[in-house]
This record gives sequence, structure tokens and C-alpha cells, in this order.
Amino acid sequence: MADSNPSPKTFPVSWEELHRNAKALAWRLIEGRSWHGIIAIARGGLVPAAIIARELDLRVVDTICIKSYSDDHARGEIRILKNIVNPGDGDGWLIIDDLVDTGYTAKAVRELLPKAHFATVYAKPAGKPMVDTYITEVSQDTWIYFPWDVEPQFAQPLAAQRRG
Ligand SMILES: O=P(O)(O)OC[C@H]1O[C@H](OP(=O)(O)OP(=O)(O)O)[C@H](O)[C@@H]1O
Ligand SMILES: O=c1[nH]c(=O)c2nc[nH]c2[nH]1
Ligand SMILES: [Mg+2]
Repeated sequence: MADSNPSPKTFPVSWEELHRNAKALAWRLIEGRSWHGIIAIARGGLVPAAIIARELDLRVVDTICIKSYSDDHARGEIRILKNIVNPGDGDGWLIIDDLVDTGYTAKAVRELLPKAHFATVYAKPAGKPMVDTYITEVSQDTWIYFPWDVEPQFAQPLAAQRRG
């Protein structure tokens, strides 16, 4: 079943901002323990996972491929398109995603890997309890636009927008 997501606010994220926040996440994750490797939740987790793997000097990077949103931002059923080969309980592994929104994706992955550490760059309030570490919180009614989803284009001046 698809949920429509009106998300009246938007939050565009630049490449620089994403890099800075992913590196901030790496700082948090390097404190106090070492990791076997990273499990990126594709596709959104791939870029943050690459940045974090570089910072933490982790060479083992696997993926769980999950789709839950359509291109019009409507949430559908969670579909696991590819799992990891030898998951165990996830102990000592880092799961990286770009964001947690409702928390449904994180919940599904946690059921597969209950002892892994789940980290995201961005978090919305409903999904926050599902992650162990995140960097930046945005409100639930905000849609985050990642740099790979957007391209520069002309924007109307505010006054023109007001005139309609
Ligand atoms: O907390 P939730 O409400 O489950 O939403 C968060 C998930 O939604 C997005 O992935 P999406 O399924 O859109 O696929 P993508 O990573 O390929 O963009 C995002 O990358 C997270 O994985
Ligand atoms: O690009 C995205 N931005 C979001 O805010 C979001 N929430 C779920 N899935 C998402 N994808
Ligand atoms: Mg995703």
C-alpha cells in the first residue's frame, strides 16, 4: 500500500554538505570501537558508506538493496531486492543509510541484523528510535533532496513567486 507524502518543506543538500555530515558521522563511529565492515543500504546509503569506509579505513563493504519509495515520494511496501550473503546477527558490522524517515526500512534491516550498529546521516523524528547514531535531524514534514537527485536550474525571485 502506498502512503502519499505531501512534505510541504524541502531541504536540499549539496555535495559539500553531505560530505561534511558523512565525515561527522565517521568521527562519531570511530570513537571507542572497531568494525568488521560496512553494509550499505542501497541506493541511498552508497555514497555515505563510501565516505565512511574511506575515513574508517574499512575495505569490506557489502550491500542490502531495498526499495520502499517510488519516484513521486510515496512510500510502498518494503522490497528487499538483494540481501547479504552471510549475515550472522550483524555483531561488529556498521549499517549505513542516507536517512531514516518513518523507520520502516531500518526496522526491516534490524530484523535481519539485530546486533549491527545502524547509522544514518539524516534522521526524521519518527525514525530516530530505529537508529543508533545520526548527525542531522530534520522535521517529519520535510523532504530531503540529495545531491544525486537534483540539478541546478533557474529559480524565480521571491517577489515574483509572491505575485504568483
Ligand atoms: O525510514 P523510511 O521511511 O523507510 O525511509 C528511508 C529510506 O527511504 C529511502 O530509500 P528508498 O527506498 O527511497 O530507495 P533508494 O535508497 O534507492 O532511494 C532512503 O534512502 C532510506 O533507505
Ligand atoms: O530523497 C529522499 N528524501 C527523503 O526525505 C526521504 N524520505 C524517505 N525517502 C526519502 N528519500
Ligand atoms: Mg534507501
